[in-house]
Amino acid sequence: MSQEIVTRRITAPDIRARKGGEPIVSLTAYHAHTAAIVDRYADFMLVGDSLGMVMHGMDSTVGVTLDMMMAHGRAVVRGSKRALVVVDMPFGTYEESPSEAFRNAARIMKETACGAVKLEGGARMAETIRFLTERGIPVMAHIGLTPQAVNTIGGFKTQGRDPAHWSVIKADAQAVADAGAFAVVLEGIVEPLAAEITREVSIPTIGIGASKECDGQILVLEDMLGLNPKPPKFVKQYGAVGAAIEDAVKAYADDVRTRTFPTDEQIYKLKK
Ligand SMILES: Nc1nc(=O)c2c([nH]1)NC[C@@H]1CN(c3ccc(C(=O)N[C@@H](CCC(=O)O)C(=O)O)cc3)CN21
Ligand SMILES: CC(C)C(=O)C(=O)O
Ligand SMILES: [Mg+2]
Repeated sequence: MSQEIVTRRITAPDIRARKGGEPIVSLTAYHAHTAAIVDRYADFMLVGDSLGMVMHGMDSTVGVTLDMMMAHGRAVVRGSKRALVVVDMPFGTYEESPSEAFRNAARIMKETACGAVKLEGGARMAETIRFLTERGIPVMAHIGLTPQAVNTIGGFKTQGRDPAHWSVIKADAQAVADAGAFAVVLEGIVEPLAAEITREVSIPTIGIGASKECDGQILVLEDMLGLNPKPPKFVKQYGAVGAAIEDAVKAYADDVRTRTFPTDEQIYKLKK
């Protein structure tokens, strides 16, 4: 009898069950080959709408479309087998009504085969989070610095620097947890606030620029790899991939110009 090792995908309930346990590891992934690497180490991968800025050169995430998210979502699902894949709902596809949010989230799930969606907003999105989760769509919430609101906030600004604003952000965290979100991203908030929220809510908090007090961490892959020439302050550099690409491209250009590439090893020969 042959023994087959079945690797089952990590699910949204698996992530939820990690509250208060071993830290949850996550990174963004936007394409198949990088997803295959991240898949071996991360608990979940986010196909984030930051892909509009990272992959497509946009100034913000506001212009990202559902088709862009689904194209990259399919690539990441195809390139991975173990980690949960979460796809960001882009600006304008979920805010108007719970039913419109459901229609677009269902399209994302059906057309990418991802395991969950993420949307930005706290108390104001609670009704929508409940509507989706009650109908079979796991939702990750995202509060604090919500980049899709860049035009009303007036920039990518750290939240909760003034403790007078903490109660609103705490209420957002409580509201998304009560509504059924399986986890919540805390972005760009001060450490003591992240610590209090993590202590108070029943679901895992995933921090980005929100200190080590969270139940897990996420970073944009290209930022931590050293591909982004101007990364936010909360990014730690784990690689120098930008410099590695530059060295390789320069060496190739030199080889072509000096006719050093291709050599006999890289060419096709006539049949004998
Ligand atoms: N490549 C990339 N990485 C990200 O983390 C990311 C994106 N893109 N796009 C969507 C949002 C936007 N994000 C950002 C972008 C810039 C700052 C930033 O420059 N922050 C200032 C702090 C501002 C303050 O102190 O209030 C910094 O100096 O880090 C923060 C978050 C996070 N997300
Ligand atoms: C920064 C993470 C949390 C995100 O939402 C994104 O990459 O779009
Ligand atoms: Mg996002």
